[in-house]
Amino acid sequence: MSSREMENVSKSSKLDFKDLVVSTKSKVLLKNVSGSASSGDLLAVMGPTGAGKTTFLNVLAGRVSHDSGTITLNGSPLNKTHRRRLGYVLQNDIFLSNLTLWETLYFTAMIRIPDKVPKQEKTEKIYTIVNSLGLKKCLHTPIGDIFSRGLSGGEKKRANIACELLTDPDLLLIDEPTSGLDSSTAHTLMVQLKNYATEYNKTIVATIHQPSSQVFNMFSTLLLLVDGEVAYFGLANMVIEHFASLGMTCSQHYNPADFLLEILTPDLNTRDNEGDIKKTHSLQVPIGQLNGGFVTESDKEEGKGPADVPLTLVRSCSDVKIVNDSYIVEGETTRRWPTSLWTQFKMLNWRSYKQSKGRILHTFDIIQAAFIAAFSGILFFQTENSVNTVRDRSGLVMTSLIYWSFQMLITTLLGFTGERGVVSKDRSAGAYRLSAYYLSKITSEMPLLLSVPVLYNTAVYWLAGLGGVDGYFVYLGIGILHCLMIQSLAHNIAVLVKDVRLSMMVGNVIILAGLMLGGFLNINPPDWLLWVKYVTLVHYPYSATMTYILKDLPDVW
Ligand SMILES: Nc1ncnc2c1ncn2[C@@H]1O[C@H](COP(=O)(O)OP(=O)(O)OP(=O)(O)O)[C@@H](O)[C@H]1O
Repeated sequence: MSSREMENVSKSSKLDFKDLVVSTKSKVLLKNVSGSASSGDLLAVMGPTGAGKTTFLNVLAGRVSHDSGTITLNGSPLNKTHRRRLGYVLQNDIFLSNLTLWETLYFTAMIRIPDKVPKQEKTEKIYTIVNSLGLKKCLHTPIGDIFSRGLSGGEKKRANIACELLTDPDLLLIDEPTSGLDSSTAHTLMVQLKNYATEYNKTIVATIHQPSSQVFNMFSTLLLLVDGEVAYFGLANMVIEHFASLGMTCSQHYNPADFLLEILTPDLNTRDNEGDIKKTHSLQVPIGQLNGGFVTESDKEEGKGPADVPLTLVRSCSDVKIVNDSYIVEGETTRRWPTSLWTQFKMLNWRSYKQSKGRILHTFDIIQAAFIAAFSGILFFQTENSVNTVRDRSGLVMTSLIYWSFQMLITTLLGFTGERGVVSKDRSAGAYRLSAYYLSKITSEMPLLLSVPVLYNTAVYWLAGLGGVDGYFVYLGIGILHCLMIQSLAHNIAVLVKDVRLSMMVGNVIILAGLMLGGFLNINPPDWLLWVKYVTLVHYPYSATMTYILKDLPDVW
């Protein structure tokens, strides 16, 4: 990442975390984790699986609250304003699957880089980052998901990093940047991240599983966690020496990362007296007593060991020349959102339309609607307008209402579920207001959601000969209102019920109960349930449509 214009050199800063404790009801996830990272550093967090690495990053990012301990930036507690200058690349790559990589980056740039930055500068920034992360060849590839192929795992990981780099964060947290990458790509990526940290004076904290020796040698500082406890914190290039001083020697030419993980990974073959698996390590020293490391070269020369030196890094920040204070200027840091409500609404509308188009106007759904419309047309073709056909026409209207009730419910619920993770990620990054998202969701999806029902109702109305032109508009209008009611019911269910299967179940029960108690399938419900029909979503559309269709048959009434 050598392009001068790509990032701005950040002000020097020092992040300290001291005695962090995180626990759940049943388990302590982090136990007195302490350390620090200065701008320009690449702090690697290593440890066996389940050691608490992700929990630690979540705490720094403010996504998980800590029971005790402090996190400070240049001595003052890390607050929301500081966290706005923080980028967090999650372990899972959460994206909207139908957007291309370019569209994803474009959206991020437009919504997370302040409005005052010209559009051209934002797009140039995208190209610079894409080039430096080797993503140029897949710029117009859809992100994809388990149903439709798109970016590879490694490309998604780099896309995730690219999105965060766009915002030019001072502190970048990355969970497993190299997972899913081949060793050469992993090495290149780590070189890029290291250069980014040193050239632009950024602080990078990355959890990493099994780095190669070359990658390991790039780390400035190392935090080793085991079962939530610090096994080592200090300069990465002194960890081997430190463990050697404790009697654990790494052979020459052996990957230091492998050596560390081997001695720190619990030996699951050990069983206690009852025969249950016991968690033990092949360490000769309890984890708590391993804590700390040599901090600087001079400490080492002075013969200071882990117990003698405070857990601070002595990298001098004052020698870093500050070009400018990145995109954030005085006053900007206190603003809640990087962009205006209008920009948020416009961009969310754009993204939602792109994501939802393929899902809502799916070929199968169109074929299904065409088939049902054709079948209804054949069955009820030019039904005579007489008392004898009232039941037929009532059946046709009811079939349409039932069909669109379930269709709208499923389409809306699935749309919400697919986006929940992305919205939660965006909102954690402080990207936009929830109101902007909700408004844009409704306005972008409405034309898509209504287009097929409009065509369906048009075909059915004229094929079945339900009336004239005025009746057609009434029929269509009621159909549209019914779809909108179901859409808002689905929105409410989706907000209240996170589990998609449960939300479908709740929606199905509400609609079916509405059909049974709507006052036309069962006309003699128990007295105490008579009121329910007035709150069902099908009672009014059905009654209104039938009233209009049968208005010329006074005998019916
Ligand atoms: N909400 C929770 N309730 C109970 N236990 C939890 C919770 N969240 C995490 N854990 C447990 O805390 C431990 C640390 O989890 P964490 O995800 O931080 O580990 P990790 O070091 O990042 O693991 P990996 O390398 O496999 O990603 C794990 O044993 C996990 O099962």
